[in-house]
Amino acid sequence: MAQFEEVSQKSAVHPKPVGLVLQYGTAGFRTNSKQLDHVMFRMGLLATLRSKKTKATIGVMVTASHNPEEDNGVKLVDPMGEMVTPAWEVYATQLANAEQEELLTALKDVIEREAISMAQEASVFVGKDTRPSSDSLSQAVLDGVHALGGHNYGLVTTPQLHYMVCCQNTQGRYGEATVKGYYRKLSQAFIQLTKNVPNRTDDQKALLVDGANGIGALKVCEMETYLKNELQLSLFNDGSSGKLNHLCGADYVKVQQRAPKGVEMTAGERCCSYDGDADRIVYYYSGSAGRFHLLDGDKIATLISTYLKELLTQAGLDLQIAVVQTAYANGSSTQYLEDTMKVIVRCTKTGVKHLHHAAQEFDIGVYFEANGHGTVLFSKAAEEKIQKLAQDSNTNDERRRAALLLQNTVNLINQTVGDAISDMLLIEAVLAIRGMTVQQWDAIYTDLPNRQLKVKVADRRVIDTTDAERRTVSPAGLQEAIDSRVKKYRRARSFVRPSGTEDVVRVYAEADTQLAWQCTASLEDLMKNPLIS
Ligand SMILES: CC(=O)N[C@H]1[C@@H](OP(=O)(O)O)O[C@H](CO)[C@@H](O)[C@@H]1O
Ligand SMILES: [Mg+2]
Repeated sequence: MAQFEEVSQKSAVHPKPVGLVLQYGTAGFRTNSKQLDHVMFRMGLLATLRSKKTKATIGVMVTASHNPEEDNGVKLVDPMGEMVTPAWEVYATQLANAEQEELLTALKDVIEREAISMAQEASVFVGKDTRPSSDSLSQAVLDGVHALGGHNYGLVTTPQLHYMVCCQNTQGRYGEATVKGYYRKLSQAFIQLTKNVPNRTDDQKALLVDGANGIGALKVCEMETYLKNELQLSLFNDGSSGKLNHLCGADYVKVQQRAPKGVEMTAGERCCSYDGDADRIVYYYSGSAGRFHLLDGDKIATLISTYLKELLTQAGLDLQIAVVQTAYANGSSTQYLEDTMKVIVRCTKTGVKHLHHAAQEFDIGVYFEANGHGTVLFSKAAEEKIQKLAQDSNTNDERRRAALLLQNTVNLINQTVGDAISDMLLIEAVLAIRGMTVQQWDAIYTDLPNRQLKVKVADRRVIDTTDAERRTVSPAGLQEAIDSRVKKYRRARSFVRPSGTEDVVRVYAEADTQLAWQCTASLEDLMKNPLIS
């Protein structure tokens, strides 16, 4: 077939380095950008097949999120804006690792196994972040998609791409499949939510944003006019001079537990940081004596779920709400959610796809990774109940008001994936509606001191985990060794797991005093033990 000849010819322009093996990990392929040209081309091919198979638009995002500027990556987005289904992750790995002469066979194998009709039209949306390598790599994706109906969106945040894929596949029911449509939908919802808040001062409207020198900075600037001064942003690390994610951005702030470089914050001011592709956000402020206070994904989940629960009560709607976390969630947050808020809490493996999936099981599923990646999912039934009540003129004012707030909240949230811009607007709206300062939000519960480290080991794959990654099952004896170290500290909890995005083992520990530092250090030592290396 002519199509396959074209694949052959074009793949020669994007040759695979012999013997290079890469894995579709937690968030797609991710490594140094120099190793990715052939992977991009092949993901263009695979996205085209996935589109033919699902008869829907598929997304491809070129980004390495919070990783260093020299890295890059690629991930596929399924029709409803969610991460690609696991079976196709396997195909992705097979295609990426097929040697040059095996590529056609690998491709035909997918076509056969999935019974794909090659006559079916395909549509692929391609997006990229601001990394220097993203230009040529997204071009390689487009070469793979070639004449099969690809649409190149150019520079977009990861969540904007997910959003537009979902809009396209719902024939516009989720919104208009353009960046402008995204700005309009979110800003209208934000303005509706905040317009009746009494006495909102300029201080309450002001927010400092660290754009991580990435795509989020560009896009939030574009959006500002739509917000009509209802939010006054001061943007730092806007990409005009600094390096992407370097000493700034959500991951740096969360892991280092300190303010990013380049943000001029004064005591008590509300600040937030995006990551390199703007699908994560964390908040922070500088307290008395310059002490740094971090409000991470756990604090965000708590704020949002408290707000939603209160509205559900006011609206008299009987909808089940749950919060989904990972092992990295601070023990204090879990305790607060379960014991004080009395909401259901679930723990899943690391990686948004796991949290997203678990959140889908509830009427309202709030999911956040501690690092600030998360969103809220509303079931179809929940959305319908909210809508019906908001339109019911026979109901009393309090119920109606709560239902209208819920309705606009649904519109403000990007349900396809965690979204720094959408989450920021939601948090700002919630703080305004509840008349809360960032300090009051912070005081909801107190984090247990905690620490996260990366340790390089010979082969991280020797570590196998269970119980949502909270315990290790191999190598034999490792969990016992961890337990014996952890029991020396009060309220301590600790675990190790192989990263799905980097060649490291991650070590986490928390304890009710700063001894969490000692505990992580002792586990770091353990990783250098013959058990692992
Ligand atoms: C502890 C941590 O922050 N892990 C991150 C990181 O995964 P690892 O599998 O830990 O490398 O990258 C993922 C993708 O961005 C993100 O979903 C996840 O939360
Ligand atoms: Mg990211």
